[in-house]
This record gives sequence, C-alpha cells and structure tokens, in this order.
Amino acid sequence: MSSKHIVIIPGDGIGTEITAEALRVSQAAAEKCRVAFTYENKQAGGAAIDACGVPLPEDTIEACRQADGVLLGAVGGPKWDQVAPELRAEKAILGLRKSLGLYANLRPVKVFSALAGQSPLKPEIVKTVDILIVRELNGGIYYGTRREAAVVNGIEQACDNEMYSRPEIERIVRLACQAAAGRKGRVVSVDKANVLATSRLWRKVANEVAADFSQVEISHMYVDNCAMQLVLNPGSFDVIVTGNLFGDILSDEAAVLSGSIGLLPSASLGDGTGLYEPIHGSAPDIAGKGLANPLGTILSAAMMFRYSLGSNQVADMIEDAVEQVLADGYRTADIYQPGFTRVTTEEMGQQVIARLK
Ligand SMILES: NC(=O)c1ccc[n+]([C@@H]2O[C@H](COP(=O)([O-])OP(=O)(O)OC[C@H]3O[C@@H](n4cnc5c(N)ncnc54)[C@H](O)[C@@H]3O)[C@@H](O)[C@H]2O)c1
Ligand SMILES: CC(C)[C@H](C(=O)O)[C@@H](O)C(=O)O
Ligand SMILES: [Mg+2]
Repeated sequence: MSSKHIVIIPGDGIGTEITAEALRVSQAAAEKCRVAFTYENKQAGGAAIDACGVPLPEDTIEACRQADGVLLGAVGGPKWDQVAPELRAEKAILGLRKSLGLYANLRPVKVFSALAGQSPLKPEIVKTVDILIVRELNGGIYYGTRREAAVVNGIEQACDNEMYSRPEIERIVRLACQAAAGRKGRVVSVDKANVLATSRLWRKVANEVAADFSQVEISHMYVDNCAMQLVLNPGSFDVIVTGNLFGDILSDEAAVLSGSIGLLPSASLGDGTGLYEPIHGSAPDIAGKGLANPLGTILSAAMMFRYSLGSNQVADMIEDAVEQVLADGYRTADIYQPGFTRVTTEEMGQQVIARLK
C-alpha cells in the first residue's frame, strides 16, 4: 500500500496532550502492521489566532484538502472568548467541516465491558448499549444566517436561522440507513416536528429515503423524548440520525452512558478528506495537568485508519489495545475509582502502546 499522509491539528487546551498520544499510538500500531504514513502539524483555533490572527489559516485548509486524513484535538477556550464572533476559535472547526464538505458525523457510543460496573446505569441496561449517532454536520442552524445582538426599537435582540434542504436531508438519512443495514437495521430519526418546519421536512424526506431500504426499519422521535429515552432505555437504539444541533447535544448526553466524554471518538465524512476528532472540547479546566483522557482521540485515530487510510488491521489493533488497557485496570482521572491504577494522559498512551498486538 502506498504511504498515506495525515494532517494533525492539536488545537487548544488538552488538544496538544491528547493528539500527542494518538500520534504515538498510531505510529506504533502502523509500524507493527507495516503500514506507512507521514504527518504534518497544522494550526487552527486559538493557537492559530495567536500565531496569525485568524482561527483557520488558508494553508491549514489546503493541507487538509491534500491529506488522506485529518486528526484534530479540540479548539477554543476562554482565552479567545472575547474576540469578534467571526474570529472565534470554534469557527475553525465549522470552517473545516464546510471546506471539506463533511456532512456526516459518526459518533459511536458503547460501554467498554471493563467500565460497565462504573456506569450510573443498571448492569443489564449497560450491556445493551451500542448506538451509532449520525449527526448532520454541514447544515441547519449552525450555518444559517445569524444576526448578532443589536438594539432594535429599544430592545436588544439576536437571531439565528435554521434551514434544511431536501438534498441535505436525503444524503444524511441515506448514510444512516446504509449504516443501519450493516447493524441491527433500526434507524430512529430525531427531530422536533411538532414545532419546527425544518423538522417536518426532515421527517417526510427521512420516510421517503428509508423506503428504499427494505432491511431497515425507520421510526421517529422528538428530541426531548430522545434525550429521556437515551438515559431510560439506551439499549433500544441502534442508529440515531438527526440534525446538526440536536446531534451535538445528544452525543454529549450519550457520552455519560460510556462513563466519560473523554472516551468517545468521531469520524466526519463527506466529499473531501475525512476529519477525526474526539467529541469533547478543549477542556480548559484540566489542560496541561496530565488529567485528560486520550482514549477518545486514540479511538478517533483508529476510525481514521478504518475509513480514510485503508487499514482495518491497524484500526482493530488500536481498538483491541484500548479494550485491554481498560480491562487491565488503567484509568485516567475522569474514570478513576479506588482499586484501579490511576495514570496520566501520557501514561495511558504508553499503556495502550504496550498492548498493541
Ligand atoms: N471539537 C471541538 O474542538 C470542541 C468540542 C466541544 C467544545 N469545544 C470548545 O472547547 C471549549 C470548552 O468547552 P466545554 O467546557 O463546554 O466542553 P469540554 O468538552 O471541553 O469539557 C466538558 C467537561 O468534560 C471534561 N472533559 C472533556 N474532555 C475530556 C477528556 N478528554 N478527559 C477528561 N475530561 C474531559 C472537561 O474537563 C469538562 O469538565 C469551548 O471553547 C468549546 O467551544 C470544542
Ligand atoms: C466546538 C463546537 C463548534 C462543536 C460543535 O458544536 O459541533 C463541538 O461541540 C462538537 O461537538 O464537535
Ligand atoms: Mg459538541
């Protein structure tokens, strides 16, 4: 196989610490499987604002376009919260998703058997959790017209607009149905069709698309009920497909089922280079202290090998090592409980590498 090239964007806060471990694990696993890849670091987010005044430099976008895969830590933090809205660090991630045409964000949610006992849920419920959240990533209220706060007729007001088009809904629901066909065959489409026009179009189009998949059963749920069912009855879900904002919120909620948001990876796929990142943010409260859990980023790197670098072998090897490291009792601060071995971010990376086989 020819050598692949990846771009690494550490970003801000814990981004540097977690991507460093994901890179080390990727290099070790690739070497064992005789898979070659090269990498370069690029800046985005607050780090880029500090370096060159904009959150997403042109040369970062171009490098990502040329690469086979992009691994991103996280962007943003209080240091950059006061800048103008169009220069916010978070704009980097939205700009990258748009520039690369990444409309599908896959967020798998599972409970590692070693962590099942630590879950707030009953053991018989925990065992059944295996959800794929398919979040639309290129449209909706994230990319609608926006009017920042201004005084109109003496009253301060702001406005965000939500728009979804048929093609945008069709492609994401189709992808969710394809994914479900290779799983348990169940798609729950989540919307707020009792209130929102965009959701009513979403529901209609989702039904039409799903009709092409004889092996897939589609059902619909309002987002408020879904938020409750995720906690009450998470085993009932197979694939969840939903819009940009609802997917963002529901995936953080679903992370609680796993034990920590630091464990959840994601893949953003579409027309261009795939982007891989943990679902969490830059966690400024714990940055630079060795407290961050790097496993979500390490598992994102595994997804990158699977979907963009063409090596299921490396992906499987990394995922098995993560499973084993937890089974052997290693825990970063977020998942630590007495009786287990507490490790730093870097030590967790080393323990994963020690179990690659
Ligand atoms: N993809 C991204 O780049 C991304 C995603 C979400 C938030 N953000 C940005 O990150 C900044 C902080 O946002 P926030 O505090 O709302 O969310 P966050 O996800 O950064 O943190 C929420 C909580 O989870 C903890 N946490 C997050 N990742 C962890 C990890 N790997 N290990 C252990 N604990 C972890 C944090 O310590 C914090 O208590 C904001 O600027 C936000 O916009 C960026
Ligand atoms: C940082 C922010 C723009 C981003 C989002 O809302 O998509 C984050 O919360 C995520 O989940 O990736
Ligand atoms: Mg989020």
